[in-house]
Amino acid sequence: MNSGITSIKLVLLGEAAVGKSSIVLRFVSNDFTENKEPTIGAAFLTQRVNIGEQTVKFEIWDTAGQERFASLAPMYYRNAQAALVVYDITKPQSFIKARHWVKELHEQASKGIIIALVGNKVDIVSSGGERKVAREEAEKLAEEEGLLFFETSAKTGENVNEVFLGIGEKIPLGRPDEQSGLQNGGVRITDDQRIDLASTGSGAVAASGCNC
Ligand SMILES: Nc1nc2c(ncn2[C@@H]2O[C@H](COP(=O)(O)OP(=O)(O)OP(=O)(O)O)[C@@H](O)[C@H]2O)c(=O)[nH]1
Repeated sequence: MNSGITSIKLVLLGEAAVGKSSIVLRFVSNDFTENKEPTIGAAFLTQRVNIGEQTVKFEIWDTAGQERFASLAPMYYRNAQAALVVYDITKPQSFIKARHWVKELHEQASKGIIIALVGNKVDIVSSGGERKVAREEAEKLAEEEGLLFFETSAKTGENVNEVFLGIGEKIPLGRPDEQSGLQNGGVRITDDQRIDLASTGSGAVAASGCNC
C-alpha cells in the first residue's frame, strides 16, 4: 500500500568518476567507498524521505558516465522529474561536460524538469587540493539556465542531503504515488530506507532506521 507517498523520478548525469554513484550511496546509505567501481549501464536505487509532512520516494537512476554508455542516457532522463548534473570541481573537463548535459536536458527532457548542478569533491579543496572550477562560474551557469546549484562532498557528506531536499522542495508534492516501483530491468536494486530531511538549513538528517 503506497498511498500518500509522492514519487520523484530522478536521474544523475555527468562525466565518469565525478562521484555520481558516491552521492547516491551517501544519500541512500550514508556511506562512502574509496576507489568505487565505475557504473555499468545504470543502477536503480530508491530512498524515502520525509520533507515536512510529506513522504517522498526518490526513484533514482544513476547512469554510467563512461562515453560508451552515453547513448543510453535518454532512456533514463526521458520521464525524469528531476536531474542532478554532476561535475568534479577539480576537473574542468567535467564542467564542460556538465554544460552539455544541461543543454541536452533542456532540449530533450520533460518540460519543467528540475535540474540541480552539483560540483562534487569539495573535500579535496578543503584539504589543500586545487580547485579548477570556480564557484562563480558554476553559479553563473546555474543562474542563466535556471538550475539549483550545490557544491558537495560525497566523501564527507557535505551538502548531499541538501541537494535532494532542494529538489523535493521545488517539485509540487501531494500527488499520491499511483504505482509502486519500477521494473528491475536487470539493474541493481537497493532497499530503501526512510529518513527525515529537516528544512532547517542546518543540513541535519535523522535516520529513522526504517527499512520500508
Ligand atoms: N575525495 C573525494 N572522492 C570522491 C568523492 N566522490 C567520489 N569520489 C571518488 O571518485 C571516484 C569515482 O566515484 P564514483 O561515485 O564511482 O563516480 P561516478 O561518477 O559514479 O563514475 P561512473 O560510474 O564511471 O560514471 C571513486 O574513487 C570515489 O571514491 C568525493 O566527494 N570526494
